[in-house]
Amino acid sequence: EDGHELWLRYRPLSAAGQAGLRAVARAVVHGGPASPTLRAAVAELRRGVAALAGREPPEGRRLVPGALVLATPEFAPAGLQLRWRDLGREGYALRRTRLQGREVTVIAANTDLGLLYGSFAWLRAAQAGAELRRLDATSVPKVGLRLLNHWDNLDRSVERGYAGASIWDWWKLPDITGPRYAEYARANASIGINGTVLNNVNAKAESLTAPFLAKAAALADVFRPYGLKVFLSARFSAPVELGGLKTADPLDPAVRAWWRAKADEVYRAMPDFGGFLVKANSEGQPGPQDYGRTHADGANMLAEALAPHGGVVLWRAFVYAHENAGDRAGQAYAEFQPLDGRFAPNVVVQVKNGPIDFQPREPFHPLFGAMPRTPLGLELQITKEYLGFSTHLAYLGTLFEEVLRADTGHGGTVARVVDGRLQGQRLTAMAGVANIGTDRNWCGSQFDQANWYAFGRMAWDPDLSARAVAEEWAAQTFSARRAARDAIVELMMGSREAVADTMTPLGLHHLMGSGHHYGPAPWVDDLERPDWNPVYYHRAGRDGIGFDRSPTGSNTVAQYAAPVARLWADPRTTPPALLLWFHHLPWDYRMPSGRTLWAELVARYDAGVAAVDDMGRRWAALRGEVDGERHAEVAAYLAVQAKEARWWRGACLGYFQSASSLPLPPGVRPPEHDLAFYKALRFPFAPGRGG
Ligand SMILES: CO[C@H]1[C@H](O)[C@@H](O)[C@H](O)O[C@@H]1C(=O)O
Repeated sequence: EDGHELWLRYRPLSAAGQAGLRAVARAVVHGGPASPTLRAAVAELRRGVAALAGREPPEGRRLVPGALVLATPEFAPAGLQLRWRDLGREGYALRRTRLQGREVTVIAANTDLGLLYGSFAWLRAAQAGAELRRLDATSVPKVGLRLLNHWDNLDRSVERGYAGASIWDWWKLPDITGPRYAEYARANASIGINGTVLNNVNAKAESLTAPFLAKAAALADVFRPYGLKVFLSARFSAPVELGGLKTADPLDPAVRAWWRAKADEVYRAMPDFGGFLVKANSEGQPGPQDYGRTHADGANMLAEALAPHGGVVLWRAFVYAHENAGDRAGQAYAEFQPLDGRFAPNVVVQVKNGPIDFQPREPFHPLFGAMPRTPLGLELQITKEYLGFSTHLAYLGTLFEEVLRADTGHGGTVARVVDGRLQGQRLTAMAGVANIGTDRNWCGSQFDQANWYAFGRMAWDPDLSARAVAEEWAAQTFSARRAARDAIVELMMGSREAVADTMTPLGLHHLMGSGHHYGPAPWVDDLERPDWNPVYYHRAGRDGIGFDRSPTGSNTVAQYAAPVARLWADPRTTPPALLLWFHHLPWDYRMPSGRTLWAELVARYDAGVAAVDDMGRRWAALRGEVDGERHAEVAAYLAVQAKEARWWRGACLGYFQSASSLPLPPGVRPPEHDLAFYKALRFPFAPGRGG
């Protein structure tokens, strides 16, 4: 099979499945003349049915029995009863019904984009083995802006990218666009992603110059039929770097005028441009605080420039600075929460998942629920910077589900804050840092495709379960056979926990080597910034281990709503999975399991190794169910993961033993090597941050 097909493989169904599908897809009927978006929907249905059922349905205008009918209010076959208003701008209805005496399937939407989304949904249902003769479903996205964030540099390196070079071939753009961009847009449309930020948040001003805007516009032209809008990361100091101004002070009239003119220029190139994403006053990026102004001052200036064109500002809340030596985890809340209500209406504050930084496990961010008068977007990381890059298998659907379902204590879950329902926000956003590159398999490994997929599906509907999404993906990507699909899903469902246990169990975080963020380095204590050192985070010593964020420590726990803060302030009521994120505890602390903390920590590292070994065995058993090429590729990665899980265990147990001076609990297998071995490990395949 071709590695380019992602989950859109449309492998032939069983004979019975084919017969069933043919009967409900005898023709694709629409109103025409077709827009490019409607053309894409029709083409997708015909291509999908042709591949799945072995016969391509003709396209037509007549309502034949067994037709698939693409209906909009302008082309609604007589007799069709629908509450169009419920479908909004992007939603769709799939309905099997009798129209003019004929049994047909209606895919209905208010817009052609809704029809495209509905067509993909119908094809998904066909592959999931749904009862296509009894379809009656409506789906409307719960989140408005469903965005990929590419951390792609203009030299085609990708910050934290593990799938080859950037797919944006800036050199050849705008003249050469090639088929890959359309494939990319099609894949995004298939899971409901409707916007993409092309360039790294560590932005170069150059990306806003006329030549680059022309290149971005060429991509926007390719993406447009698929409903995918282009956004750009903007460098805050661009007025100085590009405009020759003395300052980028957001309250300076000349600076404001520069941004207004720049926005006008961007919209001349791309009339449907989405807006700017901004990383400001974070990790050395310029921002309004350089001029004594606030994040709101900075965001509102850009918002004012974009507003006449309908654009939005996505202003990131991922901020930390070394002056804040106390507790990095608390800085975003401290800077942003007091600004609630001060942002312009077309600003979304984009909050990273995890108060620290995309760790294998963190509590949800305390800003969710705490800024009721500000649209808060959720930023997830699809690329696995801290979860083993593309070499380790970790399905992130379960991580996404965990954060979305977390109860903020402000009257609803993170999902209800993000979809705007809890606090009545109309501007809503979810962003995923992309894991896409030039690798033949797009994402660096087969299973990393599932994380792109899961992000899109869960941004459309944050209430989808990780399991349901894994089932869809596995059926489309690997096998429709029930037993094989279930085995793959089981493997996926446990995989993120396995990685958390392998690297940072019990709420430990940021034990990865600095720079690469891949292998273990709990011993590092000599980097220029305290909060780049793993020792800053684990604080292991003879007295115990963990970061005390309770009232006896940094008290960052107080940033959470009272019901949550109360629970997490006390180690007895803190879930074991978050224990050492909030508490510094003695090694002989008694865990709910009855073990001491030390014994529990050892047990978790053992569990991590065992789980990874188990994944390897389960995958081996699927030989024959999956094509040989992909089976071998995944097996090779799992072997690397098994080796590295042992490295993690050995490095962490060895180091924590030296810090605690404790012997290993009885019966525990000692690490394979002494600490010096692990300290000397290099990770040659681990790219750094890129330029
Ligand atoms: C884009 O920079 C990244 C940086 O590479 C990464 O290590 C950290 O996760 O977060 C930064 C951010 O999110 O801004």
